[in-house]
Amino acid sequence: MENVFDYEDIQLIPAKCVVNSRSECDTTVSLGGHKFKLPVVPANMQTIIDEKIALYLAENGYFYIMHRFQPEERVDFIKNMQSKGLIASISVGVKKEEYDFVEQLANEALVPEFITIDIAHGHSNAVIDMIKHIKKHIPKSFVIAGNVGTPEAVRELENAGADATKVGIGPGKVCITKIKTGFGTGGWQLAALRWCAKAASKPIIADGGIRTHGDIAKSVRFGASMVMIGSLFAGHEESPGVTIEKDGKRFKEYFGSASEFQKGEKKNVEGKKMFVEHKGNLEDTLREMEQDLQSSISYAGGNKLDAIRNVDYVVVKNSIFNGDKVY
Ligand SMILES: NC(=O)C1=CN([C@@H]2O[C@H](COP(=O)(O)OP(=O)(O)OC[C@H]3O[C@@H](n4cnc5c(N)ncnc54)[C@H](OP(=O)(O)O)[C@@H]3O)[C@@H](O)[C@H]2O)C=CC1
Ligand SMILES: Nc1nc2c(ncn2[C@@H]2O[C@H](COP(=O)(O)O)[C@@H](O)[C@H]2O)c(=O)[nH]1
Repeated sequence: MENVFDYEDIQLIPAKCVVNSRSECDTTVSLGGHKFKLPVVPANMQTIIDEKIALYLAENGYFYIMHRFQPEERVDFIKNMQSKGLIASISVGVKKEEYDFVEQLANEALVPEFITIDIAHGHSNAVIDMIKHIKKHIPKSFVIAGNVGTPEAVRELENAGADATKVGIGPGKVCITKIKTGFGTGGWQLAALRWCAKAASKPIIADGGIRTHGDIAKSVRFGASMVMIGSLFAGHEESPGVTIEKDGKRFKEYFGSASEFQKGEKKNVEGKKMFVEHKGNLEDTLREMEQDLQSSISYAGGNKLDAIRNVDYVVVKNSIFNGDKVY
């Protein structure tokens, strides 16, 4: 694999501005026949999203994916969201009981608009079989399958029936897969995204490694239809999880879905826990993300998100921050 790079190695090159105000720039995106305010989705992790946040996001026009770590609550969750006229977007795993769950949904005529298969190593028969199972029993649900890190995997999951694939193995902030296994897209996630996007015939969701709002624009440039983000959404007032105070500052926990804290046991641990500084309200972060992305679109010389997809770029190899810390 040549020309490997990551988010901090790239700068997008500005094109002539065609708007008089950044507020004219439209950040909306379509996925699965639905339109969303931003090409951004908070990670389907237990310290990032809960029912309350899912409701807030859906009511306000943002895409969301509910996590799968309270499996017994999913049926009520779907019913509750759909009774309010909102989309139901859930996650599933690949174990035997998840096959039964999909059949239960079909038997009760419950059709979540989005189902995400949330597995560490998505290029597997386990995921291919689950895609086929969902498509057999609930063909109208839009299936997002992952996670993967190669074009071969994207093609295989698409061929199995996935409507979108999620790219990113190991670039996450609380991920230790790269350290514990030696594998993944950590350190070259953006190049992996480009590699996968070139092979894709359906939408790609970039997952993990986003550290600044500019990384969202870079993901779009390199082929993402949607960007999944954990750490930037962790630590909000609304975020699930424990809050602690240290030296007069408030911090909130953010832990990996494959961490000991999530699993309740020390087996196949590939995630860790950290505390992130309290960030205030989610609404403010979402607004800032939208404004920053509007600015990105203006620098791309357009007034719609697609303008970013064609801009030129340079590889600057780790130099864009000049030692500065952005967040
Ligand atoms: N995006 C990323 O880089 C990563 C994300 N995660 C997140 O952690 C959570 C747990 O993931 P996961 O462990 O897959 O889910 P599960 O614990 O639900 O495991 C799913 C099934 O896949 C098997 N499995 C897991 N990893 C592998 C592997 N490398 N090779 C073969 N079989 C495997 C498991 O068996 P067994 O446990 O017996 O092997 C189990 O039967 C998910 O939310 C996932 O998104 C985890 C790691 C990396
Ligand atoms: N290797 C692991 N990856 C994990 C784990 N839990 C979640 N994740 C992935 O990270 C992203 C979020 O990344 P961020 O850089 O935005 O914080 C998330 O969507 C998952 O794909 C884990 O325990 N191990």
